[in-house]
Amino acid sequence: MLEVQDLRKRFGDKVALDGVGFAVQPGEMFGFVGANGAGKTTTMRIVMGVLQADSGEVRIEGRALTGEDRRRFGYMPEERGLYQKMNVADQIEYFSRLHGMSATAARAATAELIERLGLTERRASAVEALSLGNQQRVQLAVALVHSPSVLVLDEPFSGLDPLAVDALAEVLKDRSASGVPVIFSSHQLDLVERLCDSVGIISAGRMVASGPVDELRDSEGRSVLKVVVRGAAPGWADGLRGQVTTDGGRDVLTVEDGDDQEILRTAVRAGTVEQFGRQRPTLAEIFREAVA
Ligand SMILES: Nc1ncnc2c1ncn2[C@@H]1O[C@H](COP(=O)(O)OP(=O)(O)OP(=O)(O)O)[C@@H](O)[C@H]1O
Repeated sequence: MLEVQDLRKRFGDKVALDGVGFAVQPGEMFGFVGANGAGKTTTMRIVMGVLQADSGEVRIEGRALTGEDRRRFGYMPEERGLYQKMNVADQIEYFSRLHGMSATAARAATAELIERLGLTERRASAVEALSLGNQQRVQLAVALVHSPSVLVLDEPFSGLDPLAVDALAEVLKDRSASGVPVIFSSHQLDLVERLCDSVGIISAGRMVASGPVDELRDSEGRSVLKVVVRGAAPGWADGLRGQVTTDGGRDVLTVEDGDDQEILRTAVRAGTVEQFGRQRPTLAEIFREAVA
């Protein structure tokens, strides 16, 4: 398990991190979300040892992280760094050799990632000749090629087209299923909701919510009742404490609390009920509430 404990960091007067903590289990995919400037990159840099925390600790398997541990991590930094003139295959292979892989293993791992990340046709191109999205794929291959023990990825999905997003999501799911803790930051909350087991929401350097995505979405008082009614007379829902909007000639009533069965009876009397059920909030809704 990778544990981030009570990290604090200032830059001059600016408090960037004010007690950030979370844990990522082996085999767990952890989505790190927060507004611009919230502290995600700073946290990940501290995890990777690129920055020193003022206080707090990063632990693995119950002990403080060492440089040796970090060398086995895979990291995609915010400031991307590739050799512009080197071709794609040579580049990925070069980084895998830096991580101590044999030439044969490096070649095999490079070939696999080139194929999985959709770079086959560009394998002989220099990085500088690639589109930004393809450069990003190479950067990801470099972070993944040495079969890291932990993955720390700063906005790995930004700038990727939907096919590349799917390809990367599959690779990350495979790595996580093989027992690797995966942390990635993203502003694409639908993607985080779909992919991650757990999330941490950071706001102004503090964790404002964290835990399994399902638990956050299921927690009490968070679901809303949604009723879609066709052909109801205006004002039919006036006695219910909810909001009515119209969508394609139907009334859509959302109610946060109330007697579900009573609401259903009222809706049935008013018109044709096309939909009735409780809806869990999306991660995007939880995020907005948490950082408000
Ligand atoms: N080297 C630095 N010197 C001064 N301030 C810094 C430095 N690095 C980060 N900060 C400040 O610390 C805060 C957290 O920044 P950080 O880059 O960690 O946010 P983030 O959540 O990654 O944002 P984004 O989503 O925009 O990438 C910001 O206010 C930022 O301006």
